[in-house]
Amino acid sequence: MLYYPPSHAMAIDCIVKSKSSVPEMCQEASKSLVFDASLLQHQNSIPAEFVWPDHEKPCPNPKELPVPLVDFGGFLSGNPVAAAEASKLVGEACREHGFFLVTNHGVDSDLISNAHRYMDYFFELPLSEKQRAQRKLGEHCGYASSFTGRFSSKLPWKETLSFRFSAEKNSSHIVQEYFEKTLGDEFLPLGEIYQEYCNAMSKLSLGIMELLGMSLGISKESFSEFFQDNESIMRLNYYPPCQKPELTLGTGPHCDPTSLTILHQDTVGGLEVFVDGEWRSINPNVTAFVVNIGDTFMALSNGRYKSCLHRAVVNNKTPRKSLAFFLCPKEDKVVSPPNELVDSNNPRIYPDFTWAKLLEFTQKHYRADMNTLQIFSTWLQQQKNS
Ligand SMILES: C=C1C[C@]23C[C@H]1CC[C@H]2[C@]1(C)CCC[C@@](C)(C(=O)O)[C@H]1[C@@H]3C(=O)O
Ligand SMILES: O=C(O)CCC(=O)C(=O)O
Ligand SMILES: [Fe+2]
Repeated sequence: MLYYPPSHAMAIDCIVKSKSSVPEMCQEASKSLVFDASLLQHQNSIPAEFVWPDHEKPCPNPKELPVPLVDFGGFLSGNPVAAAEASKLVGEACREHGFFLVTNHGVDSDLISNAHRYMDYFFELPLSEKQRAQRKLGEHCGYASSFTGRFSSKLPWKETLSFRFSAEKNSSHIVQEYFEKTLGDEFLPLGEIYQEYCNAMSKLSLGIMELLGMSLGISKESFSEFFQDNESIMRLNYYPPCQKPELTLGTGPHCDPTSLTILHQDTVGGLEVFVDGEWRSINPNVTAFVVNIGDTFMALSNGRYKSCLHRAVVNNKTPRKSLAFFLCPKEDKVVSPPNELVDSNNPRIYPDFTWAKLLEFTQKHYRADMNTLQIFSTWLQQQKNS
């Protein structure tokens, strides 16, 4: 039985009372507010919906977090000593704060720079053009600008474009088809680049899953096979400059509900991780990917590794971009830890669930934060009991 401190009980109570939604996720959110950064960023005042509470506002000059640098080259070349060393580093990072950098990753640098270049092209289009890919309520794919119409307060100062990736052989063009179908033939070059980028991310994810398996003392195939046919989410984050960056957040504090995040940030900086009671910055390193585990992997590891709290701050000078590949299992796969990670000293912490159900929870019932998995576990139980 999971224990919930009173605050969680209240959140659960909200879910039960309002039959499915919690205060933050409300259908009656102000639809009139349109986030057109090209207009908003020149206004003197920031609409109240974008101003975060004092205890969540950005801190001036956060200290840098020295994140372990995992050299992936030796592992890729099949060197068992290098693989063991990389696995040890990954394990240490995941036991501490869940973030590490991966270098010598084998992903073509031209592919990465093209992926960034095409982000500039897309997000600099007129809002009406971008809204042709408008995310529908309850859907995780599409274009979203600060989630107006989805949340009623603490709106993130960002625009996003999210789309599906599938590692299944019969879905090898799913990304290209999305761009062509949603935005038109002239967007085929973007579709090709992001298809290639997601293929590379999927391959890198499976290698990292081998290192994670080794670091937990189970077979290196255990997790990589689980994600072989992954149905993942690719998200392009675009953070326009904000005239009052001390009042807003690009992405609020959260743990990723997904399994593994492979993030490439540009040279601007703004990613922060909450470690030992304070926000610490992860400084840009364009030759490396920033990797962190999410809630679904925390459940898969039976809580051995923690999904970590992080956020993104904005600035008043230049747009910031990040490409986030969210590794997710095939939607109907049951998320359940390997037997080796469950024993009398390590009883089960989370119930079995499917990623489809957790995704539905974050898209229709609950704004992902630092408590998502706990609240989801109770919501799931209540669904089963009703
Ligand atoms: C499954 C997902 C939901 C979010 C995108 C992916 C993984 C991260 C999640 C998110 C970024 C966590 C913070 C809140 C959120 C609403 C956001 O700011 O975008 C989350 C994404 C989402 O629900 O769209
Ligand atoms: O843009 C960033 O640096 C972080 C974004 C993030 O955490 C997310 O999209 O889940
Ligand atoms: Fe995140």
